Amino acid sequence: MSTLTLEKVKTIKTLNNIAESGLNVFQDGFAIDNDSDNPDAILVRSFNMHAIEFGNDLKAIARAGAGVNNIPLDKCTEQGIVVFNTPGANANAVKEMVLASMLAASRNLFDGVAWTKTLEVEGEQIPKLVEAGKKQFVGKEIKGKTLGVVGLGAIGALVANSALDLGMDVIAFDPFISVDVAWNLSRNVQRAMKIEQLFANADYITVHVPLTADTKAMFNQETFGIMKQDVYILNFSRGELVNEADMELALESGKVGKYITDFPNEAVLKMKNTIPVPHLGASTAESEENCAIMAARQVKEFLETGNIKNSVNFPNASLPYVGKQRVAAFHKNVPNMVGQITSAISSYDLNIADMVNRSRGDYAYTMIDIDNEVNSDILPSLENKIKQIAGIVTARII
Ligand SMILES: NC(=O)c1ccc[n+]([C@@H]2O[C@H](COP(=O)([O-])OP(=O)(O)OC[C@H]3O[C@@H](n4cnc5c(N)ncnc54)[C@H](O)[C@@H]3O)[C@@H](O)[C@H]2O)c1
Ligand SMILES: O=C(O)CC[C@@H](O)C(=O)O
Repeated sequence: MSTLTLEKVKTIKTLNNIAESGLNVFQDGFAIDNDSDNPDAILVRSFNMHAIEFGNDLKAIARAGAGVNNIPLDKCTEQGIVVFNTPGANANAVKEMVLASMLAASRNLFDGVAWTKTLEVEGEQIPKLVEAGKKQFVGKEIKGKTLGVVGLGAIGALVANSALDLGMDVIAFDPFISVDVAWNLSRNVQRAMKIEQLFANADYITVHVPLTADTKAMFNQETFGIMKQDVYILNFSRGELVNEADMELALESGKVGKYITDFPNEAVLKMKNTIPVPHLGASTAESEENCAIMAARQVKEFLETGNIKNSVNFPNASLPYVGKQRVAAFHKNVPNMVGQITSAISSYDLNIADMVNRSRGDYAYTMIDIDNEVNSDILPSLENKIKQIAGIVTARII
């Protein structure tokens, strides 16, 4: 059982390289300790956390990035651990990588450069060989071609708008598009009502969806069958979105002309016509800073005030923090939880100044600000009393 954390230095552990500017968010009252086996919060990028045991003090995990498939979300929710990500913070980096790869693949740039570097002649021989050999690498222009964008979130929407600027036609599919994205999307992006419509019409397809049970292997023999011959597929989302055995056959037959992927593995490296990129989509100084700072600020605010912004497993909830005592409780989303928490507070003759209660699926989060000056002697006993309520997952007094 955790104890009151008000006076305790809060420990932050990182499982991947996190930009210094993000770590600098943690100043007084925080310590970065990568050897800790019981931190208050973890900052992570792609490290696979599925086999990790969590310590009792762990309250938050922040993914400095978008995809959270490396984090056991259900286990975190059951243990009252908030998981954050950093929506949009690396979207521009990925957009630029998608455009760069699409252009480079279309112009056979990687093969051409690799071939040039193999030339072992000297002096005037080099330009001669270059002029004679360049016909092997004749490419095609993207202008006037159709790009299919699967997933119009932070990245997909940027890619769609930029592809229009490059003279492409764009068709996109996203059954869950957000209002914010819709406001920022060019009206010239055609909406596919079914993904099959996109697959049937695109010369290039780029995918920007999370890896979930629904999206796993969405590129497979059946969907390749709908696509145009020689389609180029760009995957900067997750390797598992593609059935690799089917991709190998599609590349062999020429149905897929090129597969550009940020997720190389042994199978991918054995396939023909792949462009394996070493997971560089978000690897820019700017993106790493954006993600680290956003992740760190979200964790810091949550540990200090209980406010939750950009969680992927708990509801977002905020109350202006005025420095008085705050009860923050995760609990089952069942009747009378708020009533029981407020009864526990009033049993100590304490008055309530403000409160918020938000639910998400089977769980909910309640923050209650206490109006009185509270004698610190009673805080452990109040915290324990709240923790005893059936349905409470975790509770803190901040
Ligand atoms: N290569 C990299 O370095 C890198 C960097 C950032 C993100 N990513 C990957 O890209 C993914 C997308 O990132 P984002 O920032 O755009 O996320 P996002 O959450 O902003 O957008 C995802 C979009 O996918 C849509 N979607 C979900 N299921 C769908 C489906 N079945 N069909 C069509 N659309 C669907 C959602 O409605 C949402 O609009 C991440 O989940 C992550 O896996 C990779
Ligand atoms: O941290 C990275 O470099 C990759 C991040 C990316 O895969 C993401 O999902 O945001």
